[in-house]
Amino acid sequence: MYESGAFVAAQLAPVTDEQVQPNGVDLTLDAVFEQQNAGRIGVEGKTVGERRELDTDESNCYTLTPGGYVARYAETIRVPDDHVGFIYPRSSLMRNSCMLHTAVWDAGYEGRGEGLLEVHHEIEIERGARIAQFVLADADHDGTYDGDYQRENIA
Ligand SMILES: O=c1ccn([C@H]2C[C@H](O)[C@@H](COP(=O)(O)OP(=O)(O)OP(=O)(O)O)O2)c(=O)[nH]1
Repeated sequence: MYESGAFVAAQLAPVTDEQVQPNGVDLTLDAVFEQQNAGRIGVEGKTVGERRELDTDESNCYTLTPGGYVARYAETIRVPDDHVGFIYPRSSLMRNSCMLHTAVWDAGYEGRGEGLLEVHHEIEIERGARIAQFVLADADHDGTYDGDYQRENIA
């Protein structure tokens, strides 16, 4: 069962009332990156390719041409025990021919995560705009997250 937006809001910060939705919480855009060289997914181990952070224009806006980008969310999330998290795109993003993809957000993970932003038609996105919705579902789990991305992007 998915938790309510109020429950999800209690697991992340900063959050405003405007972000809290009936079934989840909208996440905002902190930064956009373009990958520069190949990463590697091995049988053992992995590397993430180098990336370049894109600049905004004078009105704090990214203008993104079609392609794949990595978006970093502004909110720090902690996935509580007995839960698993997923991201959905904000529907207005999808209606503008763009998509945000999710991997599994494990119980015990804490950090400011990232997602693949797929742009199929040029779009302008302001830094700080709501782009995604984070949801939490009840879940059994074996242990808690202890991987390389634990506490990523936390100052
Ligand atoms: O769309 C997503 C999904 C997950 N995460 C965060 C939360 C999750 O708990 C963590 C690690 O994800 P995963 O376990 O899939 O990473 P991995 O590639 O298996 O690496 P590692 O084994 O080092 O964790 O990344 C994101 O930032 N974005």
